Amino acid sequence: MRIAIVGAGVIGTIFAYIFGKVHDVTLVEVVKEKVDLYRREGYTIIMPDGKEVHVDDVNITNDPKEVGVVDLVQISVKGYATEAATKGALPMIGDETMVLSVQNGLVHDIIASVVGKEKVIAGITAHSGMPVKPNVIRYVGGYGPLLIIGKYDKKPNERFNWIVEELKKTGEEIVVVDDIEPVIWKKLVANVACNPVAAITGMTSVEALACEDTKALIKMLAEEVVEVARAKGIYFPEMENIAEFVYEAFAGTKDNKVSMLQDVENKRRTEIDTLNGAIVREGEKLGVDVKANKVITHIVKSLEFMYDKR
Ligand SMILES: NC(=O)C1=CN([C@@H]2O[C@H](COP(=O)(O)OP(=O)(O)OC[C@H]3O[C@@H](n4cnc5c(N)ncnc54)[C@H](OP(=O)(O)O)[C@@H]3O)[C@@H](O)[C@H]2O)C=CC1
Ligand SMILES: CC(C)(CO)C(=O)C(=O)O
Repeated sequence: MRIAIVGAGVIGTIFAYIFGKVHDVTLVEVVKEKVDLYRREGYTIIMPDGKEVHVDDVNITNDPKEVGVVDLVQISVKGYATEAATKGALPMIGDETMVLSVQNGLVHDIIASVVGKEKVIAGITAHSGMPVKPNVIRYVGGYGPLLIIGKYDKKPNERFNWIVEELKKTGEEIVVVDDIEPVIWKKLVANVACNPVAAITGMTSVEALACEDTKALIKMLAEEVVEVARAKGIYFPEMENIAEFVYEAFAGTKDNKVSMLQDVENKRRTEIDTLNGAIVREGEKLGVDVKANKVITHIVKSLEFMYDKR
């Protein structure tokens, strides 16, 4: 199967390595220096057991037209770049192409608005990693399947089934569900409740969960997500005791820094718009009180505003 992965970042590179064992994979990256670096030196993945795998001879380009139409495009950029990345990918998307995303946050409607809902394979990954150097990535590993996915329009067809079978040839655990929304929202609630709290306090989960005030803030954010989910008709059992669920999810990150804290510390734009910002937009549309998420969105955006001013 021919696959193009847009965004040669942490997840894009890890997935290129995994899919590339079986399939013909091309990375598409906007940053020209990164394309040159990957072409010149390849990339290294530090595997969960500490072994280093080096990949030379990387298929990577900044020109999607060079790639042509593929079977599967994976959008693997930060939430705020989703629309630009999907529009940029259009030369690789033909009648039969499907578009996969395991990005965090509410991004699948953005992708669907560009390519059509019937082409979108939405989902999450339980795998993660972090950058070490521009072409060295630490693959933290998986706390569950590589992919939990579903056809976003809930209408699986032969093409979708074929792509799933091809992906399974990697030997990775790939779970297919009929309705992907609850899966996305279950991960979303953890990211929305924990990431900005870590980002503004500088706390790891160990520190945050030792503080009753921080836990109260996490709970408020999570409860608003649940109200929005209910208003949208989305249900997953953990909604019944959401605070306990998000505390446990956060505890799972141990003393690692969540991505939004890493972003703020490195003065990088955060994913606040497709996480808490998206909850605010959805909540306001549906008449749900989302004040806590609105306040924390303003705080994180204020931090971003100050990046180049100090
Ligand atoms: N890292 C992780 O462990 C996990 C991440 N995720 C999610 O996956 C998504 C990607 O995260 P991650 O891999 O960490 O992010 P990274 O920032 O490491 O990678 C994104 C890459 O895409 C590039 N990019 C930006 N815009 C475009 C574009 N239009 N076309 C091509 N490339 C582009 C970026 O360049 P530049 O840096 O110049 O912007 C960067 O190299 C996020 O939604 C994240 O929340 C989900 C699970 C785990
Ligand atoms: C699951 C978790 C917390 C992993 O670090 C994450 O998604 C993030 O950091 O944004």
